[in-house]
Amino acid sequence: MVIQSKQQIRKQQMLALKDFLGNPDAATVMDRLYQSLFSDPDFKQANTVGVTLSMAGEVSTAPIIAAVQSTHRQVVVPRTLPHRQMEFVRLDDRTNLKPTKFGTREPVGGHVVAKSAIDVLIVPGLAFTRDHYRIGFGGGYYDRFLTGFTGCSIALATPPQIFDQPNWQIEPFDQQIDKIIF
Ligand SMILES: Nc1nc2c(c(=O)[nH]1)N(C=O)[C@@H](CNc1ccc(C(=O)N[C@@H](CCC(=O)O)C(=O)O)cc1)CN2
Ligand SMILES: Nc1ncnc2c1ncn2[C@@H]1O[C@H](COP(=O)(O)OP(=O)(O)OP(=O)(O)O)[C@@H](O)[C@H]1O
Repeated sequence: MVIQSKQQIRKQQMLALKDFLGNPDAATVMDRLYQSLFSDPDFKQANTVGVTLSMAGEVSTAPIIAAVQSTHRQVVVPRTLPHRQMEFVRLDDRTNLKPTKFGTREPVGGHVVAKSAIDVLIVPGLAFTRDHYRIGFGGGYYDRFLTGFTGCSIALATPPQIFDQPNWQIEPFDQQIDKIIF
């Protein structure tokens, strides 16, 4: 197996994901992934779900947010902090969102929800392995946040995002995801 740098994999995966999401057949695959998430027992039981506000080129989180809100449960979204830390803020119709230089949208102000109060965290990423490793955008935000997180972490992986095994070097700080839906 040829080992690649995480940076090489990120570059390659951003293109592969963009290509996949641009394909008209992607909607069918995405529907199956969302339905599989919606029937997951941990997801169904969760009172508070942490999820990103997706941007172009990412798996859309809009259906997930809609599903949680329509069942009168709480959605919390990330805000990045200095030193690559992150906190989660309640998302409702009064949440003030502002674009970041990274291309995401983040809440301004609002009610911060403790890590211990998040039941399910939907984790974004570019590559996932069958043994639950992941590569994200490289900020290390999720690796840090998942340290000490006791809820259930779940990732949705489209076909180009799944790797049989890591072809990159796993590092001591890399956190595994509890469930990968693919
Ligand atoms: N939609 C979405 N929101 C998300 C994430 C995500 O993957 N998707 N994140 C997943 O982790 C967090 C933000 N992740 C980030 C990862 C890397 C950098 C980063 O490299 N920033 C550069 C500057 C980039 C620029 O100037 O354009 C830097 O800080 O040096 C920033 C945020 C939280 N919100
Ligand atoms: N728990 C941690 N403590 C200290 N540094 C960390 C920790 N987790 C990650 N890092 C640092 O963050 C950097 C990015 O980590 P990595 O390449 O694994 O990011 P990623 O998993 O792709 O990103 P993300 O988690 O934001 O999606 C690494 O170079 C590492 O030094």
